[in-house]
Amino acid sequence: MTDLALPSMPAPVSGTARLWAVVPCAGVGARAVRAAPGTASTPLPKQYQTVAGHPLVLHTLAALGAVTRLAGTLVAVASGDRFLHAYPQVGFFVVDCGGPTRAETVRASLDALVARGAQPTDWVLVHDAARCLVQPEHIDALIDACLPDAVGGLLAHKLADTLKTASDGPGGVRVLSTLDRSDKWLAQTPQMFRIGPLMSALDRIGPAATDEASAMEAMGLRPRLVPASAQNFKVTYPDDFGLAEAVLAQRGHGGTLERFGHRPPGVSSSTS
Ligand SMILES: Nc1ccn([C@@H]2O[C@H](COP(=O)(O)OP(=O)(O)OP(=O)(O)O)[C@@H](O)[C@H]2O)c(=O)n1
Ligand SMILES: C[C@](O)(CO)[C@H](O)COP(=O)(O)O
Repeated sequence: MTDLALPSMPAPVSGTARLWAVVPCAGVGARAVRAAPGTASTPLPKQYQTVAGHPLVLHTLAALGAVTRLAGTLVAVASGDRFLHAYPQVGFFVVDCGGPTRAETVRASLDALVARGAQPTDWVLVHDAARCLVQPEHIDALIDACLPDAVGGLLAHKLADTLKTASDGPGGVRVLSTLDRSDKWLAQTPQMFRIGPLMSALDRIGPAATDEASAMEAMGLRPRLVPASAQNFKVTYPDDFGLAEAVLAQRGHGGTLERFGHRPPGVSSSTS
């Protein structure tokens, strides 16, 4: 396991829980590939594809970097992945502790944080590398809501569409039923919990858990939902890159990323 740009970890203020971010960045992005039938392409994982002139994950890290209450951000990449080593000057550290599933990547990241001085009573905000449109003000809202909370919580978006169950058969995919959507939310990230309880919850639920909240729920706890925005979607399918690009363009994004020393091709260092 190698570290990149490991900063000196800030010492805890006596009696004060610190806040850390963990960014699972070890997926392959299989659903993001629009491969022609019969082709065997091995494209760059989605988190490293260029969106609005920069690798997607750098937009994610810029948003986290704007949250001043975070003591540090650990980016968990796959074994041998050196992509982020091209950005040694930035304010995060990279550990190649990626596992076969997202839950395993997150669990290993928590061990890596603790090995570097984080306390089980500290908070961790787990945020998908692939959610590059998260906004610092939503992360701050999550922190404000969770700090006084006994359990923790997550950003989420109330379902806007009518929700169907379906099954696939000889006549194609057909509706089985329409569900009551009044109590349905889409889970997003960051998801913020205390490190120690989250470790225990992930150990209990196992590697198939798709988010941290479900692990806490399996412990009988009820994480808090903090409303965010539909814009905080996870880049998952091929069309999502264009959507992300459009949102970033509308926000006039790019300037925040100048501090990573990274510019779109053809843009000189004197321009922003
Ligand atoms: N073994 C894994 C799988 C996923 N992730 C990360 O978890 C986040 C959310 O997962 P998802 O969108 O499902 O990413 P992928 O697993 O890469 O996508 P796919 O399922 O389409 O292959 C991503 O930032 C991804 O890099 C990870 O760190 N380790
Ligand atoms: C954590 C998550 O982004 C919340 O919506 C989601 O569960 C990740 O799921 P995936 O199956 O790894 O895409």
